[in-house]
Amino acid sequence: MTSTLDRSAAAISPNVQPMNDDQRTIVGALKSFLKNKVEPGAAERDQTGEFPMGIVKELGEMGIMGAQTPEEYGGSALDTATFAMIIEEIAAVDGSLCLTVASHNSLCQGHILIGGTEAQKQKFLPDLASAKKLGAWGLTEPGSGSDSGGLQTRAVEQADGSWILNGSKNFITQGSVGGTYVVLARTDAAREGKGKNDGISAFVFNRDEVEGFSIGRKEDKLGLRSSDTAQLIFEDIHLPAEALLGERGNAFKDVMKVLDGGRVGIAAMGLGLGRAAFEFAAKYTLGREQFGKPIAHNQDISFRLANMDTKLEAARLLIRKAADLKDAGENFTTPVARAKLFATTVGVEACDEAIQMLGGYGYVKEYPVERFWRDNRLTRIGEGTDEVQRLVISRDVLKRFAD
Ligand SMILES: CC(C)(COP(=O)(O)OP(=O)(O)OC[C@H]1O[C@@H](n2cnc3c(N)ncnc32)[C@H](O)[C@@H]1OP(=O)(O)O)[C@@H](O)C(=O)NCCC(=O)NCCSC(=O)C1=CCCCC1
Repeated sequence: MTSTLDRSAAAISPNVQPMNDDQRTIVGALKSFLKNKVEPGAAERDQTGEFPMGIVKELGEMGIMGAQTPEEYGGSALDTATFAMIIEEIAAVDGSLCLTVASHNSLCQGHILIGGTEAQKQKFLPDLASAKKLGAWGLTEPGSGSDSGGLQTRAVEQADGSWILNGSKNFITQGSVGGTYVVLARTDAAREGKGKNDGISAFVFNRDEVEGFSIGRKEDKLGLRSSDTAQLIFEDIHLPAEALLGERGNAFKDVMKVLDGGRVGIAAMGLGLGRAAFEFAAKYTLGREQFGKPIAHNQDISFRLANMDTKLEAARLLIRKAADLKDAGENFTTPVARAKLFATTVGVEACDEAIQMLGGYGYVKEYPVERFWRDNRLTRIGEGTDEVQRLVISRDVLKRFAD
């Protein structure tokens, strides 16, 4: 790892999961940064919606914005388990920042790493890994969410091999603050017998190198309010032949691989926000006295805490399994679907339980648990809803038992 991440910083208390020395140092340094630079403004940014560009640039200097990108392209080349630990820690402090980091790493850079030529990797990755440019990934459209193969954005090839891109994208993270965009578009009709997901291609370009690109509505969200979510509009954008990312007409499979990788991050985000709520509730209930004793000493509360603790730990292990399979080059589609479904379910549940334990204090903005709940609610929707994860898992289950 060649980044400037401060490995000399004293390791902070170990996480629940076993960490090697490198992980302890990386997570320890990150935790100090989060405590000193991120936590103090997180609640205010939730109110103002201000995008923390300065913090993101500092994370770039620390090697966090190119966490899994190979060193030859300026990244930190961390394994996926370490990436998940990083995401969990950021989520536990600031969900909005976490989504920015997770999507910038896994989606835009993830797709370039999966489908890119050597020239594309050299052109785009160093600026993304250093956070000189932020990455956005355009798949979702007004009419195509879970059914991602139903997209309508079109790219038409010109006589000289260049492309003209038209259409729009919805709910794009880093949509308005992005510098580099990966966009999915239909380039060809689906071939006979191949299904509607055939004929889709990916393109990568820098915003400052094209004309006809504009930002539509910026979304006013329930949570994750200081992450940037916007609509993208493409009007006759002229892209060079070299903008084609991966094989023409065959991008759907790369999209699925990108999403598999991204789901590790969103699972870890759900876990991190749930952990933050759990830790806050545990401390609060030990300090809050009603009927003459700390409420944590009521069995109902302590057993709820025990359930939260157990479920969060189980989520962490599912994430670890998916991460290790990914790094071993094994198929991890079902394991990561399980991890995302479970971690985000129990993460949101932990936030809800924390609100209940804090009572009225859980419902007001003076305390952070309502923000954790609002921020975490997205993890059950983004990068594949609960229902999409169940679809993926159930198809695998039925296939296993039908064979
Ligand atoms: C699971 C799904 C619903 C499946 O679809 P269908 O049934 O149409 O496709 P199907 O018949 O399953 O497959 C087609 C080909 O594709 C191969 N393949 C599938 N998975 C994979 C895989 N994992 N790896 C490699 N190949 C795969 C499959 O084998 C088939 O190939 P073949 O034609 O037989 O040669 C898929 O569409 C999906 O997942 N949607 C969720 C999108 C979704 O998650 N957005 C989220 C956008 S981003 C977002 O929401 C964000 C939110 C917050 C912040 C950041 C971003």
